[in-house]
Amino acid sequence: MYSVTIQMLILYPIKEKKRFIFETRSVCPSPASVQHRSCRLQHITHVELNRPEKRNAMSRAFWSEMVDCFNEIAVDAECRVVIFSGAGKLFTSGIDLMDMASDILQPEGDDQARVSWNLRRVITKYQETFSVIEKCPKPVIVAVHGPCIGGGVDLITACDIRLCTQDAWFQVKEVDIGLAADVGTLQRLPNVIGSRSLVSELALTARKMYSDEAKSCGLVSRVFPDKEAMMAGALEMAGEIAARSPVAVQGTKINLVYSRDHGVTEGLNYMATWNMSMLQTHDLMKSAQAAIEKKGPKEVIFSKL
Ligand SMILES: CCC/C=C/C=C/C(=O)SCCNC(=O)CCNC(=O)[C@H](O)C(C)(C)COP(=O)(O)OP(=O)(O)OC[C@H]1O[C@@H](n2cnc3c(N)ncnc32)[C@H](O)[C@@H]1OP(=O)(O)O
Repeated sequence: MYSVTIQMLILYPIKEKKRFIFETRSVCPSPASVQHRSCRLQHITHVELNRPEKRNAMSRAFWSEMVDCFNEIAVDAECRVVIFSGAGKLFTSGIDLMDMASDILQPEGDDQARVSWNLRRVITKYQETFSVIEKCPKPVIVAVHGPCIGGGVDLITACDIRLCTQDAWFQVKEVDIGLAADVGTLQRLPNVIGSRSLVSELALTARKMYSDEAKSCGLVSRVFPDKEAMMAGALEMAGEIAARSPVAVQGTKINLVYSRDHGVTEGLNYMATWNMSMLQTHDLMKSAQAAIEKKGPKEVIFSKL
């Protein structure tokens, strides 16, 4: 059983009705914790947490497989957008509490300095598991159903677009297990929801935040009645993104992430340097021509990137 899978989606239009068939492949040796599936026609890749029997708890394998998975997606010219979701009853229960005991509570080293150094290496490695999502130039839409606990919040705050179901809830649970969240939540959540007071409240009390509040504070942009509706909504949104110029889409993600971490002047400077190359793409002329001819982006064919 893979615990993360990557899939490329194959879209067959069957009489008016769209039917989606997924081709599954794994980037990691079995057992893997992430699997992805992709669609050559649609350029949509689906990454799924695939350890439902353990509520998609983030096992030791997960922390490295995510890095392999997103590094592969980053250079896959067929992929233009990613949908990330969880298999089974809920999105994720966070770090695997069993694995944590051996990895974090018993770090190796002959003295305190070496123990600390090794622990620092483990924390940095864990941080990279979610930073790869942000470093990947393809936009990532995350679709959350049910609980999203601890490491799950670290994960979703590194994604570009967050959707959830009505029954979703979010919990920055780290203080409950005796640690300050150290793999992204404290750094990214304040940028996502704006209110530092609310971030502090959530991180210091570990209270659950339900979908209605998640929507009103901006953690998610859309709430769907159930998982089926959410996945359909995510696919539709992904289709809209994938239909547009990959030069424009990837440049937009990269510059949004850069500007979040820099001032307006630096951001504009970076943008000018970026676009002095990217404005020379054929995609610009093709898109402009299509707009003049009143054609939609889906009628334009862009080359791979
Ligand atoms: C450097 C470190 C950086 C990372 C830090 C991250 C920190 C965190 O993520 S803190 C959060 C830790 N997670 C939790 O405290 C959640 C624990 N789980 C639950 O509260 C419940 O399982 C949950 C509400 C998610 C679901 O409840 P449900 O009744 O649906 O399922 P269960 O019967 O409880 O569980 C089914 C089997 O899954 C195993 N399991 C669930 N969560 C975890 C987990 N986090 N780690 C390991 N295993 C987990 C559970 O033991 C059951 O297994 P089995 O008994 O073998 O069937």
